[in-house]
Amino acid sequence: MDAKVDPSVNVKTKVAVRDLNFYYGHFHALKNINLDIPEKKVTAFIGPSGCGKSTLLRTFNRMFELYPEQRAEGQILLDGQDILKSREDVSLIRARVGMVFQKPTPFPMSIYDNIAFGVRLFENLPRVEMDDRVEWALKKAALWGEVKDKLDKSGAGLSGGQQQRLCIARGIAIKPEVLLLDEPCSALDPISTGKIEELIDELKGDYTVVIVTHNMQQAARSSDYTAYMYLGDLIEFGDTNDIFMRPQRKETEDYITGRFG
Ligand SMILES: Nc1ncnc2c1ncn2[C@@H]1O[C@H](COP(=O)(O)OP(=O)(O)OP(=O)(O)O)[C@@H](O)[C@H]1O
Repeated sequence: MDAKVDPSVNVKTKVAVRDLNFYYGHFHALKNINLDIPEKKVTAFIGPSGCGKSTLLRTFNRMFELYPEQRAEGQILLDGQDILKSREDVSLIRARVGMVFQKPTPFPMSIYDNIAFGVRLFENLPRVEMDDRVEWALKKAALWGEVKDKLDKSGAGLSGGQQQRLCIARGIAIKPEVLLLDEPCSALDPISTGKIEELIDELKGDYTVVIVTHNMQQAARSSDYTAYMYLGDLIEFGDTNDIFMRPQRKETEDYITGRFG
């Protein structure tokens, strides 16, 4: 279905998905998706397990290309440029479209280097500026206070919630324009989840955030826009309040009121 941003509302589209189909071998996992992701807002993808939320998210930075049997057809326009057809080095696309995974995945190195490693791939900063960047990213990710005295210690020594905030800091340190979060809180306790949700709220002034979540309260709390998916189809997309309070489609209403299945 078509789910384009209402042009009467003053929001700019950051990522425009056009007639997107996605295949795992012969399996048709995304069916003709059309969707406009608004700039500097939080968009949530919700829907039952297996509906294609993560698949859709992973097309936004061509993560699927690591697997030869996976194939995307259609267009994904980042500021109007089709990233599926782009000849640009994929690592440059991933610098513009960063991703944080479900399970915290700190690199086996110090807290400092976890942040600096990605920055060094794209920028050649003098030490003082790199120190500033590391501090900036850790502050943005609400982790600085907890780690500032142990930046040389291993990232693996942090708690799960701290590790996930470290991964978010790593993601924002390279200053991407879009940040993709694939169920970033699923491995976290409620306190860490609360911190990540505060962080998402804080990030949206600067970044376009897209979050996949199983947790409908989280989608309702954290997002400005919500897309409901089912079996590879985009069923409904709109303002989060409308999706939760006044869904247009019966399937959406059944899902959000818990009548699904
Ligand atoms: N590597 C793969 N090979 C084959 N099929 C896959 C692969 N990954 C996902 N799929 C299938 O594609 C469909 C969409 O999966 P996807 O992981 O995108 O769903 P999801 O909505 O993110 O699910 P969940 O909420 O459980 O994470 C499912 O039917 C899934 O079984």
